[in-house]
Amino acid sequence: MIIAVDGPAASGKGTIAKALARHYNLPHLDTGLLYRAVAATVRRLELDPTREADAVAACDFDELTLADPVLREEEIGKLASVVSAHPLVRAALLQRQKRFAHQDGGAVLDGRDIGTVIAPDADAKLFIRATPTICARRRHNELISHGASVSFDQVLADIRARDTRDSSRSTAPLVPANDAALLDTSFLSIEASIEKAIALVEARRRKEG
Ligand SMILES: Nc1ncnc2c1ncn2[C@@H]1O[C@H](COP(=O)(O)OP(=O)(O)O)[C@@H](O)[C@H]1O
Ligand SMILES: Nc1ccn([C@@H]2O[C@H](COP(=O)(O)OP(=O)(O)O)[C@@H](O)[C@H]2O)c(=O)n1
Repeated sequence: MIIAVDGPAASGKGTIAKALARHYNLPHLDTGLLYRAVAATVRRLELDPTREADAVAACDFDELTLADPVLREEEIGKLASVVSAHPLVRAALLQRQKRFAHQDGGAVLDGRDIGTVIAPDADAKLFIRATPTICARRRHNELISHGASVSFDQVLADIRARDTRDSSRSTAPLVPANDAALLDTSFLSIEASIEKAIALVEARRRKEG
């Protein structure tokens, strides 16, 4: 079974995708980490994220980068959103994600274009959302708990700018697939949102079967 989980920044898609992977005993890929690794490599090599050729060169990143705590920085999230808008960057990371999604036994992937581009054939597609203020509050708490000093207003502005850029790019924009089930987690606890996500996947499976 392939499960696609998409949604804007800090909506809770990673939390839900990890929980679904545990529940169904499937491997999980956080595809945002790939774009964050490109961004971190661009920054380390002092390349220009707005130049497509520079960003493509950074797609050949060292695998160890994927475990680097710098990937969590909001600055890296912002840079990831800049590099991810280049069509050739998306093309360079495409096969890796498609292979992961279509491995024997299935997988859970979360990102922006899983249900639309990486696995349009997914058995279940969820589009997670929450209000920008709630997403920003969650991300702010997360950043503070990891020792960052950043204001709530800055996080909210960053998230809004990133979601706007991700939704308006021409290649693989952040948009729900036509057949995605929408899950608004604004007023749901983590536990409740996971329960709801499992129920939505089960409903899709029953419909397919
Ligand atoms: N329903 C929820 N209620 C409260 N906090 C949540 C909820 N879902 C996720 N979180 C928290 O919000 C932060 C962002 O969640 P995450 O799953 O990483 O979002 P995303 O993958 O969409 O960026 C994390 O600290 C997570 O623990
Ligand atoms: N499948 C994906 C995943 C991430 N991304 C890009 O990578 C950035 C960081 O993604 P992420 O999932 O790590 O971000 P958060 O939602 O965790 O804040 C996003 O803002 C997108 O620009 C993408 O374009 N396509």
